[in-house]
Parts: sequence; C-alpha cells; structure tokens
Amino acid sequence: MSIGTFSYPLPVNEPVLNYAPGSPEKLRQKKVLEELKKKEADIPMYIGGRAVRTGIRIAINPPHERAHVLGYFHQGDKKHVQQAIDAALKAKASWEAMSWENRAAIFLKAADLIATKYRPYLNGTTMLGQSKNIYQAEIDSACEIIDFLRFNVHFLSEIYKQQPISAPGIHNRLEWRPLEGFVLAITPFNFTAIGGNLPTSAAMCGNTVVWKPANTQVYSAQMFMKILMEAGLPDGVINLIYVDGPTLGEVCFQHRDFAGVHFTGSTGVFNQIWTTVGANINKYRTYPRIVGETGGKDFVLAHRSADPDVVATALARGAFEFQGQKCSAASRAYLPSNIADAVKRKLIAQIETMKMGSVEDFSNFINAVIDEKSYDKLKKYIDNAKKDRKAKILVGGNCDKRKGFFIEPTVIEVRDPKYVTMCEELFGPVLTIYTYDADQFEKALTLVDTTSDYALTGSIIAQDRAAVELAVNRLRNAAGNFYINDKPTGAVVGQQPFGGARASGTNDKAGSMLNLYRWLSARTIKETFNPPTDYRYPFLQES
Ligand SMILES: NC(=O)c1ccc[n+]([C@@H]2O[C@H](COP(=O)([O-])OP(=O)(O)OC[C@H]3O[C@@H](n4cnc5c(N)ncnc54)[C@H](O)[C@@H]3O)[C@@H](O)[C@H]2O)c1
Ligand SMILES: N[C@@H](CCC=O)C(=O)O
Repeated sequence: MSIGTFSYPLPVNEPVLNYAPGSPEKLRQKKVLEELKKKEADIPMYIGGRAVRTGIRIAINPPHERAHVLGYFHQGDKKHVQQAIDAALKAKASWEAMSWENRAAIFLKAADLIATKYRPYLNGTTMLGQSKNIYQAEIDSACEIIDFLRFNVHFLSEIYKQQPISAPGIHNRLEWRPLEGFVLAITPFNFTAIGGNLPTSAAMCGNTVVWKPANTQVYSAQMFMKILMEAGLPDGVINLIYVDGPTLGEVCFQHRDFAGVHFTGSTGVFNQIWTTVGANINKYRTYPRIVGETGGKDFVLAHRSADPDVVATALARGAFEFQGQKCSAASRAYLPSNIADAVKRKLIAQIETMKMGSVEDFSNFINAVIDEKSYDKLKKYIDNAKKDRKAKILVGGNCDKRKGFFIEPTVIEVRDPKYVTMCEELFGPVLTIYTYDADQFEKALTLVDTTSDYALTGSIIAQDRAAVELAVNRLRNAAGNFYINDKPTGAVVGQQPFGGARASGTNDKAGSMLNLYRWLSARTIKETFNPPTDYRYPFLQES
C-alpha cells in the first residue's frame, strides 16, 4: 500500500574514478584482484533464490591468462530452464503487487552497494573474466550499471505519472501493468552493465525474469546477482541460469507464458530468435515483446576540414578500447585524400605506444580478446588480409594465443571500399581504412550509408559546419547513435540513449524511457460517477 506519491528526481551520472598511481581506489582494486585470483570460485545458478549446483563444472579462465582458473560455474540443462520459468511465474503475483517505492528501493540500494563496497569486486570480476583494463571496467561495471539502475528508477517513476485527461463526470486512469508471463533476458559477454540492465529494467517494471548471460560473462554476472540479492530482491524475481542458447530457446520459446525477450548480442542469433518466436506465435497467451540490440559496423568519416589529430585519436580510442569488442567500436574509417597520410602517420604512432598484456598491470591499454573462437576468427581475417593484394596491414597483425588470446591492434588499408573487412562485423581490434577523393565528400556519404547492413554508431569529423550538416542529414538512417567530432563509442546513460536500427536492432534505446515502455502493458480504466439510467438519447424522448 502506498500512502503518498513519492519522487525520484533525475540522478547525476556516477563519477568515473581515475585510478591514478597511488590513488586509494587503485590500491583497493589491486588488493581485490589478488583476493579474487587466490580463491577458486564455485558458481551456482540462482533459481527461485536457491543456489543450484549441477556438478557439471565449467572452468572460467582469464582470457589474458589461460592457465589460471578463476573458478567454475555449474552448467544447467532443459530442466533448469523449466525450473527458472516456474520460479519466475511463482514470484510474479507478489512482485507485481509490491508498492513501487519498495521495488525502487531494491534497485537504488543495489546501485549504492556497487558504488561503495562492491565496486572493486564487480570491476575485478569484469577485469579478470572479460579481460577489461581498469578504465574500461570502471565505465562499465561501476558507472554504467549504477546509472542504469538509478536512471531507470527515475524514468519509470516518470512513466507512472503519465495519465490521460478526464471529461466532467468521469475519471480516467492508466495502470502501467507488467507483461503477462515471464520475460527472458539474454545477454552478451562484452558489457557487465548490459548483463545487469537487461534483466533489471524488465524486473523493475514488475516483471519476473529468466536471465541467461553469455558463458564468458558468468564470473561478473554472478557477482551482480549476489548484489541484487543483498539489496533485497525477492526470490524468483530474477533467475540466473547457465545453459546454451538452443537449450534455452527450446523451452522458453515454446512456453505459453513467454511474454518477451530482452536480447543483446549478434544479429544472427537475434534473427534466429525472431524467426522461432514467429513460428510459435499461436502458442503464446499474448504477443511477446521482442527487443534486441545487435551488431554494428561502425564508421568514422573524416571531412577534408578535419583536424588530423582529432581523427587519429578518435580512431585509436574508438577502434581499440576493450580490444574493439564494443558493438559501437569504430571498425571502418573513411579518410579524405588531403589529410589521409597525416592521419595514418599519427594513428600508427599512437598505436605503437599501446601496451598489451594482463589487466593486472594497469599500464596495459590492450588486453586479450574474449575467447579462442573469437581469436581464431579474427586471426583468419587478418591472415587473409596479409595474403590479399587488395589489402595492406599498416600496423599490427601479429597474434599469439599461447598465454592469452592476444591480437595486436591492427589497421588494414584497402583500395576497395567494399572489401570484406569494411562490411562485416569482426568484433575485435581490427580497423579498416579507405581513402576517398577529398573533393568527393558527397560520394563518400553515399558509400558510408550503403556499405554495411548495420546502422548502430558513426562519427563525422569536420570543422566545416556545412559538411557536418550535410552528414547529419544524409546519414540519418546510417546510425542510431551519431557523433560529431568524437569517437563513436562511450554512450552514457541519460546522455546518449543507446541503440541502432537496420540490422543493428529494434532501437529501443537502453538507458531511456523508450526501453521501459516495452516491459509495460498499459490498462486504461474509465470510471463514470453518475452513470445514465436510460438508453434513449434526448432527441428520442419527444413529448
Ligand atoms: N547493439 C548493442 O547495444 C550491443 C551491445 C553489446 C553487444 N552487441 C553485439 O553482441 C555481439 C557480441 O556479443 P556475444 O558474442 O556475446 O553475442 P552472441 O550473439 O554470440 O551471444 C549473445 C547471447 O545470446 C546467447 N545465444 C547464442 N545463441 C543463442 C540461441 N540460439 N538462442 C538463444 N540465445 C543464444 C549467448 O549465449 C549469449 O548469452 C556483437 O555482435 C555485438 O555487436 C550489441
Ligand atoms: N554502449 C556502449 C557500447 C555497448 C556495446 O557493446 C558504447 O556506447 O560504447
């Protein structure tokens, strides 16, 4: 029962700590990394609040140190998917009946726990499990997840306030119901914050959730789950299971109570999910919500008026932070002929200073790619480029997986703007550059717009305002997140709502109100205070 209307003002973004040499946050983080490495974690699934261990233990190794074992997670099968759905459905009635202020408090408390005592733990599990350097972990597993939790509480409270008008004699209201059934959250390896946001944004709206993270993100996912439990999340509201994708799909997408899927990952997997849901549409109680943020082939387009230093730095950071494993990473660049040589020279010089190695040495900018499958795929593209007369490796190109999955930041230069690495998502530290005739900017715009199926992020770098305006207009549908004189990565919750269209997803903008609407199903209620008692209109009542 709520006695009062409570307010949740717009929060400010969580400040990014800088981990400078000698800083208290750096000392604390180093200690926690040591602590995490010393113990071998035994990671259960969490179903209905119970820790479930199956005995099928899968080792978790840091991608940059394959020989080390951080722990093991217990892999589930079909019956655990069913148990997770049952637990979600059982928890549903009491969760959706809980007053908003109590639901909200759980997520706000989780945000505060992460901001304080668990910050180095969520960062530490992200650093070791996903091979993220401290800065990349801090902006993800500390700041972004904290922001998602706090901003979504604010956005949802704003949605709850949205009500229709009422004519005299009646009162209308909108009830912001959760969906009928359970929501499935399927999350990718690359962002701990996305792993946290996908189940919690739906749960916050009163839904109960089955959450399946990528196997390569389980180490940090279970840390987040434990924080939610400590924050008071009731049993069964979010059920964390580790099963393979097809097993998950086989049970969930056949279930009558499947109410929606909140997915982030590759376009191919999302298309498969959509096709399966479509084929099963007659089985469901309600039309399921399908939300998917998917792949990208993100561009940087420089204009002849661009400052070469700005272009080179946008490329160095945009393409190589977190080894290019961001859906937003710059992976194709279009340089105008008047400054192309200067940009290449400056970019190579920057890349040559990038240190590569373990996350425990904070001076390493580059760490390992996520796993062997990704390493092998990336190496193949690089080896093919080495052999291909149409491509030239400008810098990098060496790969070594003996100790960890290390791939040097690599720049490929091509003369064919439709060369394979200009079109396909590689998801690693590989950038392809094409030089266009600086007098043919409009042609370059068309090329950017038509080269890839994706439309996630992109940047225009120019000092000429007319060129910026032209690019903003002509590339309207080429990116859901468009940047001017900046790299195409690093969206901040509340500042740059995130998502793309075309093959990059349903563009439901994580970290904004738009996303939350997808987990709500409004009911309109009209109450008439003085109801009529005669069916006849006045004109029928002639005397
Ligand atoms: N647009 C965005 O906001 C965004 C953000 C992050 C990552 N991504 C994309 O994610 C991809 C990288 O992440 P990834 O390698 O973890 O992606 P992925 O598609 O391989 O896996 C994503 C999730 O789907 C699961 N999965 C795989 N096959 C499945 C199936 N048949 N049925 C159900 N679930 C299945 C995986 O186990 C994982 O949990 C890239 O394509 C990247 O662009 C997009
Ligand atoms: N939101 C992140 C990307 C998430 C995808 O991997 C960014 O803007 O860089």
